[in-house]
Amino acid sequence: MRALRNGCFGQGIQMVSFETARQAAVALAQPLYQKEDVSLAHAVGRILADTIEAPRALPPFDQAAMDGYAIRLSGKNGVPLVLPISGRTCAGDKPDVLAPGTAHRVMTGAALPSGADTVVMQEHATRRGDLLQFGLDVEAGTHIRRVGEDVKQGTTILRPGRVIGWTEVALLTALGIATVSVACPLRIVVVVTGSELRHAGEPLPSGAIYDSNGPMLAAMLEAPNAHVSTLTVRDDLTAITHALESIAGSADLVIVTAGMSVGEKDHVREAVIRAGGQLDIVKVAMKPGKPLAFGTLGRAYFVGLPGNPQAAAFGALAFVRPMMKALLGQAPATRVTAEMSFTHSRKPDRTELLPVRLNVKQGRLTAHRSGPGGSHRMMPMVFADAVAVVPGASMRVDVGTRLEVLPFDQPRFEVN
Ligand SMILES: Nc1nc2c(c(=O)[nH]1)N[C@H]1C(S)=C(S)[C@@H](COP(=O)(O)OP(=O)(O)OC[C@H]3O[C@@H](n4cnc5c(N)ncnc54)[C@H](O)[C@@H]3O)O[C@H]1N2
Ligand code: MOO
Repeated sequence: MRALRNGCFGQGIQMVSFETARQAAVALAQPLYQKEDVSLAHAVGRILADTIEAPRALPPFDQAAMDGYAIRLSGKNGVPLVLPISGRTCAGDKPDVLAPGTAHRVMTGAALPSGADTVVMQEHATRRGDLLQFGLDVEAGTHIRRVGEDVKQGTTILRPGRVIGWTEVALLTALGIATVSVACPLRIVVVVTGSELRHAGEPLPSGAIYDSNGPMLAAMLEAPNAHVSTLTVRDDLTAITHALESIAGSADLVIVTAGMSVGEKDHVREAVIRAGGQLDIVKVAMKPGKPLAFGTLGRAYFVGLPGNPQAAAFGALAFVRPMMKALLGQAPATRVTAEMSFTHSRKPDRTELLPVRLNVKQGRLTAHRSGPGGSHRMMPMVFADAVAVVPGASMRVDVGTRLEVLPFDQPRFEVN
């Protein structure tokens, strides 16, 4: 897509569809492929950078799966057995040998004595001194965990892009892996613009408001794979330009909030160009969030989010989140759909993003409208946990209409 340069922001600037803009944003964001080694203890939530092959098998040796007695049953099927007890192996003991014609005491996790082919649970045998008696129903080959039946040595167990959670920690440590190579965290800088803004806790002059977009975006985007820092700048072209120049070299992703529209104090797009950046898209057919722009700023990627809180939040969910995944080398998130539980009439227009509350009703993921419209409102977001994407061409939403939803927190399982 052709990048826009200085002087392209006047009337009639091309507005692209929400879908086109989403695809362009993900296509723009190329994986950074920067990796570092971390100990597994610090790897939770990080993204695997390399393929991992099993350095050993799991289980690592044939094991008893029950507390009981290891015996050799082959050749003696159906015959009640009375055997002398000849030895004992506990979990952690060196593997032993089954003396022919005997039963060998084993504990769960113990190496199966060589020569044994069956473990009998102790509840299914009667011990009389050093003799053991079994019933007729002892089944050959039971209660043994075979070497490699869970993981074969040398097989690929995890691939790049996988997020390390507790299941991965369990698997990797079981294989003796203590250090993994993971994607370096993204360096995100949120530049909050607006001369009206004060920080929470400061006195508030009349006409001023507290900055909520900066803390909101930091809270939304900060993660094991993304470190967010925030910078506040007044509505001044030179100040914004200098701020962008100063961070361009040390950030992977620069996000600016407010100053994106056409007012006299909206300088961000001009500042990006002055700071040596390029804008691929400067207007998206979406509501809220029309004056959303993205492109590059030196080696960093740039996203400009409109100032209204819902526009900033939903723009981040729809554009920044997928771009972050792409930069980290992850596959796009599975698209989630839900059934709407409300009606909403509209004339075909921009794609509309509606805050919704999700729940599972009679086994189906259902979305309830949260609050009245208005991209300045906070309360609809607080009572929501996703936004529903109403396509630009739709006339209306009916009860039962299935739409894509962008969950505030992405589930690990599929909910299509
Ligand atoms: N003539 C037109 N006016 C506007 C248009 C338009 O197309 N033509 N678009 C409207 C839309 S849609 C939006 S969204 C806003 C976007 O405006 P900006 O990105 O330029 O942002 P501002 O005007 O600076 O601020 C908008 C609104 O948000 C408040 N704000 C800003 N920053 C923060 C923050 N960090 N925390 C909380 N609230 C913030 C700001 O005070 C304003 O109330 O433009 C419309 N106008
Ligand atoms: O993008 Mo604006 O948020 O419609 O107000």
